[in-house]
Amino acid sequence: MLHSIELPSRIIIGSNALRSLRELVEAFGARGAAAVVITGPNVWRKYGERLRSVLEDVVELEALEAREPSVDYAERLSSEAAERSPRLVIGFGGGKSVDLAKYVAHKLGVPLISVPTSPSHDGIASPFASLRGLNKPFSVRSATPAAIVADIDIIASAPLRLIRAGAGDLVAKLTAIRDWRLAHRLKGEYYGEYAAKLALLSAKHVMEYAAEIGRGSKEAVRVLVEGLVSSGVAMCIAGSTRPASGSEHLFSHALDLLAPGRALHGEQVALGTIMMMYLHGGDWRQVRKTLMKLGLPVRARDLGIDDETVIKALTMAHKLRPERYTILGETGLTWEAAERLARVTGVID
Ligand SMILES: NC(=O)C1=CN([C@@H]2O[C@H](COP(=O)(O)OP(=O)(O)OC[C@H]3O[C@@H](n4cnc5c(N)ncnc54)[C@H](OP(=O)(O)O)[C@@H]3O)[C@@H](O)[C@H]2O)C=CC1
Ligand SMILES: O=C(CO)COP(=O)(O)O
Ligand SMILES: [Zn+2]
Repeated sequence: MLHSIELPSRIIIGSNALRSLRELVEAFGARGAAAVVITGPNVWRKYGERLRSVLEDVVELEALEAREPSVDYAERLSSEAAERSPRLVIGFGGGKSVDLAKYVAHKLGVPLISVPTSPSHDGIASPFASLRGLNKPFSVRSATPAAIVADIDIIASAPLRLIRAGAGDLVAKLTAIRDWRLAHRLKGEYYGEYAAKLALLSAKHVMEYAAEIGRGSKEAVRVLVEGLVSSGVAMCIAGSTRPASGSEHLFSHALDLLAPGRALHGEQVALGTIMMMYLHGGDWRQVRKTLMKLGLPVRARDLGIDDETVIKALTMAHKLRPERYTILGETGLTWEAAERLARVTGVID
């Protein structure tokens, strides 16, 4: 069977990396053309002028507001963007802005440059977008970023909670790849060992620097961003989010349905990782300790999520993506088993 891989052609990470955008835009043949930047109001207020000055005299820049991460809104943005006939799309912001930009670039068939300003999850570097209104609580295939520009000065200025959440999304790879291997052995699902190892490496990389990342130092944020990018590359190589998303993500997606907006994606998957590692028979205590070092909550109530919601999410998680086999099996957990799991691991008390 043929396996085709599409990867970003340029990844620029470092202090003041934003200035490289000028040269990058020229390399994409966009000099003198129109470009659309999709960005949120806070980010644009804080860094819009800087972006404009970097691209001054290079492109005709039009900023469109990333208001909400929904398909309807992404469609609206696509129509607005199409009127400008842009040569490229720039996603400048957190996950919401980058996901909307992926959709718009995909729809218009133009290259996407991902310029993340927050390291809250690995979607900043993956070809998958998570948008409401698709009847799917998980991400779907969209544009692969043609390039990623990760300016560490900007990303390190994001709220600490977003930084810690990004590390949580990487720790989650510990159980995601266990689930993938299990599905391979039990169900004969395609398993890409290289992609799995790369995703695992991104988890181990941030775990080694857990305390520093938890404090949000610039050096540690760079480690985190490198991990997020390599997890994104692992998804590009696999051609799916399989190396990055297993039962711990299903738990988080269930929480999003039951208690939307309560906690961040990375915080939720981190809690899920403790519990799924227990089910896998791995060292869940070590996972818990690492999350504490990262400054991530290890109890649901610290995220404002009550016990019943946790148990319900655990019992419904297996139904959300039936084609993706995980440790939760085909029938999932009973209420009693779910309650026991959450109590034993200290997620509820
Ligand atoms: N594609 C994928 O694989 C995945 C996608 N997601 C999606 O990603 C989104 C969540 O991403 P997330 O980044 O957490 O949230 P947002 O993109 O909503 O960003 C959160 C907040 O942080 C602000 N912000 C971002 N960067 C900075 C900065 N440097 N300084 C100050 N403020 C900043 C944003 O401002 P502003 O208002 O200007 O944007 C926003 O108010 C959701 O839509 C979720 O569904 C989640 C998991 C995986
Ligand atoms: O969050 C992701 C990877 O970290 C994407 O996973 P999903 O495909 O489950 O949305
Ligand atoms: Zn994730």
